[in-house]
Amino acid sequence: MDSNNKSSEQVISEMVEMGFEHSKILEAIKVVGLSIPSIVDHIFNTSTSSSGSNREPSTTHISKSLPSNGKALKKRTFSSSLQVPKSKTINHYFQSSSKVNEKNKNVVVVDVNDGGDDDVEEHKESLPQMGFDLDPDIASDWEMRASILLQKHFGFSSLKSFQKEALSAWIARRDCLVLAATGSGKSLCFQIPALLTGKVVVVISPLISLMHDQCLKLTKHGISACFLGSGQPDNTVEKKAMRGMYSIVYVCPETVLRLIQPLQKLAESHGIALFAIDEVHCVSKWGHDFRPAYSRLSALRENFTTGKLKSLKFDIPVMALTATATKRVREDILKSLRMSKDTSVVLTSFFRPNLRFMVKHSRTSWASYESDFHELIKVYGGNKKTFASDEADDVSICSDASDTDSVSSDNVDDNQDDYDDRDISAMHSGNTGNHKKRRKLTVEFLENDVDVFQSADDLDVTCGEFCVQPPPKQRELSETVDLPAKPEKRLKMLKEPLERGPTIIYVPTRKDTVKIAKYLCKSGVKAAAYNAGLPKLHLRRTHKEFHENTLEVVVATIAFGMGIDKSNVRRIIHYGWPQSLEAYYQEAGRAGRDGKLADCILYANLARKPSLLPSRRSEEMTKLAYIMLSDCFRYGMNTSCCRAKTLVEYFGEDFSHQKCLLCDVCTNGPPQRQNLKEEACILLQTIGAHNAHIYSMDSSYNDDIHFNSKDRRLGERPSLMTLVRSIREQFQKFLTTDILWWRGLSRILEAKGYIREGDDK
Ligand SMILES: Nc1ncnc2c1ncn2[C@@H]1O[C@H](COP(=O)(O)OP(=O)(O)OP(=O)(O)O)[C@@H](O)[C@H]1O
Ligand SMILES: [Mg+2]
Repeated sequence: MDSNNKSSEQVISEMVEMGFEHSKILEAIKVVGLSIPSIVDHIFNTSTSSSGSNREPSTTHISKSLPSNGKALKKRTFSSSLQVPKSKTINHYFQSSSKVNEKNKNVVVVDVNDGGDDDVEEHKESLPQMGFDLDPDIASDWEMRASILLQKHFGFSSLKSFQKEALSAWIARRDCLVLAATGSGKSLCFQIPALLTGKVVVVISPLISLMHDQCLKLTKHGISACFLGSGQPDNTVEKKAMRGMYSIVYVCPETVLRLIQPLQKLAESHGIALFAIDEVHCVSKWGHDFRPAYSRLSALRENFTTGKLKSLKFDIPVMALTATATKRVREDILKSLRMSKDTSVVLTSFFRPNLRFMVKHSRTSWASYESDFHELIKVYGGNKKTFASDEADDVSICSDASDTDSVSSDNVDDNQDDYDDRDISAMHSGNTGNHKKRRKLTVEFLENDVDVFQSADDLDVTCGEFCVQPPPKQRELSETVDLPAKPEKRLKMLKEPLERGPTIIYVPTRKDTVKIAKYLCKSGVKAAAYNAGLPKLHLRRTHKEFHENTLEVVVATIAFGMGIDKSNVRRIIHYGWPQSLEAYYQEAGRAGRDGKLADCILYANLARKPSLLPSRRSEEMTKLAYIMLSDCFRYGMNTSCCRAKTLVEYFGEDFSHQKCLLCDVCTNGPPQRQNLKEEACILLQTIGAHNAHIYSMDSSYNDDIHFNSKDRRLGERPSLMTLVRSIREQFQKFLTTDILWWRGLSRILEAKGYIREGDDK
């Protein structure tokens, strides 16, 4: 044992993490024992001739990196016990240690914070060429090294197979597209390369809150990370990052485009191991969170090649990752990012075998809360009592009525159910004094009322600091998420009651978050509202209580979203139509990350077509948004096909399990078959007759129940209501039939390809 009482294994693993070669560490230990500084010294002194791959530059290189006048760099002295800070990479070591002086046991630590750009140049000249040049030793035994690092930093025993595949592609210096289910562990695919090489990994991520979360988590795991961009309060961080002082640098797409040149310098001086583009579906207009800046990220592929940077030996690989990409989105990603021709596509099943999907019809209004939330209230042992909406005043938006961040219920107008076709009252936290005043519905106003994220610093409250990490042994349980659950296992799962654990209720508008949270609180459930319009203090507190399991239910807009990685969420309820199946599946995917049974319930008004939430969209984007919305509607209306199958097939996967056995369709069975040939023929004939004088051979219609035949303009398609009226007039036996019934039939005919709804809806 050395003076720090470290075992040889600990010393080896620390030094492997710093980037030293395993064989050289062993060799040095034999000569100088277990003192890390002595080992470092020994390695340096015995490898001064290193020139090729040069992962361990000699001391000469280090001293040369110091400016001769010493002005730009400050020097500090530390005691020997601090010589090699825990979990620093070799490059940190180079940067922070100018000299290891065994004699007086002091280390000179160089503070590079206040150096100018010149320092970077100097650094570049002095350090050996360090493009993405993987030591042949690392390439050969990277799996063993990765396992050591995985165990050390994250407490996991092994990499999942898709993680190995993605890392193999990176080792082979190939671009890689990783498509893996929510919560499967995509982050490790880009975190391990930083640990293995000691070079920087640049991660492009869409939201500041997400970046912040990930940095906090990594710091807890002993990995240095930072995020850059408008949300970064410390203006020295960017310079430090461009000098390679952080292993992992998170950056939003807008910022990375601004930093191309400094990053090129970094690539040539310190080395960049990988560009990772997380949530890469944002590249595509067909994705659910399209961000224009993402589509300009091809700049990464173009500017970090051997052609552009002469000192690189290989193009810096790009790894793109997402949990929700249809075939079309995947094609868009490869094309738009100009990923190389031999890009590896790592595709795991999108199927989450422990998620139980259900759809329930509900008006999703105040009147339906009692029946819809009855079960939930029972689960949390609340005291259900009925009360009129106007009794609901003065309830905090948080479970704790003494919450100082609370928003008065005066902000809420309980009588307004359908925000989309009426005026709604002002209910933002800043509008408490104005609650009686009604505002006319305008897109601008509603934009403020729903949460949409279109830039990095939207929704910028983070949760990373509250994520409690269970001890390693328990953490291995989460690997079960990766296992293809056998049918018997799923059936057994079904017999067991759902464990008690937190619930997230997703609602479309900010107003709904407060209304429902209030209702649940009044019913004795520990619930809180969460939307981007609420005070930051309240949002922080909600994250904290949610992660500490003191809150039972969070009622949220999409603001409570990406980055939520809590293992025991038992229920994700969508109360109102989501805007796309991509968004739905991603949000639902926050349930059951521990591999145990979890419910994903969609409550939606099946009698009414969903509306698009307001947002600034081009005409083209509006069309795409309608198509995605109608896919959601179809998912909700479906009663004959397993829900998990519908979802994974939507993402282009062949569902190999036939059915999930858990969802409402699998458990209730498809509805009884009926012969509706006569009704189908009548509907087709009626559509044909109405369209005959407008479009020959056209079989399209508009499913818009508000569309009155009297208002119909020449050349417009008939509405479903017009068609049904016409059928009722012609056929006595259909006089009392319901519009809903005909809508159901029209959906079936549409699914079979006989008719189609107007292109613009
Ligand atoms: N090899 C592994 N063994 C066990 N657990 C793992 C492994 N890799 C990752 N995990 C755990 O899986 C969980 C989810 O990881 P991560 O956040 O990377 O998921 P993700 O795929 O990025 O999800 P999302 O699509 O929601 O962003 C984390 O708690 C992580 O620690
Ligand atoms: Mg992720």
